[in-house]
Amino acid sequence: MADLLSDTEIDAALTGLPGWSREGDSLVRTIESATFPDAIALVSRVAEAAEEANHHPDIDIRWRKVTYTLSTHSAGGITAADPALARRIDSLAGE
Ligand SMILES: C[C@H](O)[C@H](O)[C@H]1CNC2=NC(N)=NC(=O)C2=N1
Repeated sequence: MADLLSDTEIDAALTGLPGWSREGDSLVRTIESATFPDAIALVSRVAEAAEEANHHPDIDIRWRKVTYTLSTHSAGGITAADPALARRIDSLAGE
């Protein structure tokens, strides 16, 4: 099982993830796209990356705003896989 990150490690990871915040045992970011199809296209790119990483976000889609919630379910919290996927999502979002 993957090792949980410490609070210090999570805070350090978040310094490089300006759009993300910690909510309990998850990292969370809401990304607003120009149009609904643009939002869904990003979700699709994230789905491919998640499948490739075998690490999958919870995704809440509300018109142009999509909230990605990252946590490692098998570990019961935040592991290195979570900030890694967050960075990947930021890249796919064009940042
Ligand atoms: C069997 C498969 O490898 C596991 O269920 C993977 C799939 N994707 C996952 N995604 C997330 N976010 N957490 C997990 O623990 C996880 N486990």
